This record gives sequence, C-alpha cells and structure tokens, in this order.
Amino acid sequence: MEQHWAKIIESMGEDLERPGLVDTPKRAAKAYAFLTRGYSQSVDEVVNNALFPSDSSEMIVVEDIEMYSLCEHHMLPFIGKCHVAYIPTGQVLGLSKVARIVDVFARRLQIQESLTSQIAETIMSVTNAEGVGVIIEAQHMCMMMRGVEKQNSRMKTSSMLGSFRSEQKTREEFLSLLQR
Ligand SMILES: Nc1nc2c(ncn2[C@@H]2O[C@H](COP(=O)(O)OP(=O)(O)OP(=O)(O)O)[C@@H](O)[C@H]2O)c(=O)[nH]1
Ligand SMILES: [Zn+2]
Repeated sequence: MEQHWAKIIESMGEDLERPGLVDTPKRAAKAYAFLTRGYSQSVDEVVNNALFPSDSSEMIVVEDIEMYSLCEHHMLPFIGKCHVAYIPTGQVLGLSKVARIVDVFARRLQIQESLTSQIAETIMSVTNAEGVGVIIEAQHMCMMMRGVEKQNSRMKTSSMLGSFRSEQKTREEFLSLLQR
C-alpha cells in the first residue's frame, strides 16, 4: 500500500522528496491499514466467548456507540453513532463486545445500509437473541467535503430482526428508549 500511496501523491502533482512528505506514504499505508483492520478480524476472535448465562428476558440497549467507517464509493469517512438493542434468551453478551462487533464491520469499506444489517445479523447469531434492533445515524464526508456539499444532513438506517421486526411494541420500546 505504501508504494501505491507514493504514486497517488505524485499524481497529485506533489513532490515526494519534500521533507513533510518523505514518510507520508508509509504513514498513510499504516493509517489505512488501521481504518480497514476489520478485514483481518473475525467475530469469534473479538467476542472471545464472552457470553454469560442470564435469566433476563428484558431488552438490552447499548446506545451512542461511536462509529468510524469508510464509504466504499469514495473511500472517504462516514462518522456517526450506532445504537444496538437485543432481547436475550438465556445468555447475554459482554458489553464491550457489542461495540467490538460494530467495529469489526465499520472498519471496512462499507455502505451504511450493509453495515447496519451486518451488525444486526451478527448480534443475532452470536447471542441467539429473540430479536435485535440496530440504528445507525451518520454523516458522510463524500456528501459534505465534495459532491453535493451538504453539511447538515444525516443518514439514518435501521435493521430490525426477530421480534423487533414482527412486534410493533418491541420496536416502539426500542425507539422510545433512544428518545432523548
Ligand atoms: N445508499 C448509500 N449511498 C452512499 C453511501 N455512501 C455514499 N453513497 C452514495 O454513493 C453514490 C455514488 O454515486 P456516483 O454518481 O456513482 O458517484 P459520484 O459522481 O461521486 O456522486 P456524487 O456524490 O453525487 O457526486 C453517491 O450518491 C453517494 O452519496 C452509503 O452508505 N449508502
Ligand atoms: Zn461516498
């Protein structure tokens, strides 16, 4: 990736020998490896068997998980918050693992819709929950810094599975818990 960044910088018309840029291809390669590290992670590895027996059958909501991703069309950041809820059936997931699952999929080239459903499907399969709801609200740099240049719009996407899809009351409970 480092060699490719050197070519990209040169093609911008910049001087790669300039002191400020000498190490930039290496830094950019390292930064983009970090921003896409989700490709080298697996769900099993990040969850690390942190599932705990529980009698609770009430809704669990983890809100405002900050999220940084890259849009797959322009490779520019989209940044926002992810809210995750599920209703357990005998076992609950370690709290931090919810955020780790968000990151495994956010740290890839994504569109927001797929990211939202990948998180929901993973929480569902890992916990065997009765239902899962995921909402992401994000701002896309490709729409702000360039292109249509709209600074204030936000995209909201949701993925509702199991009882969150079939039961209106469950979905409403989730949405009411998020209202501030
Ligand atoms: N649905 C969806 N679209 C996205 C996402 N991220 C970026 N896009 C859109 O992807 C589209 C790509 O459109 P193109 O016409 O191929 O590319 P473009 O010429 O750069 O488009 P503009 O952004 O309108 O200038 C744009 O409308 C982007 O706003 C996303 O997460 N979800
Ligand atoms: Zn984009």
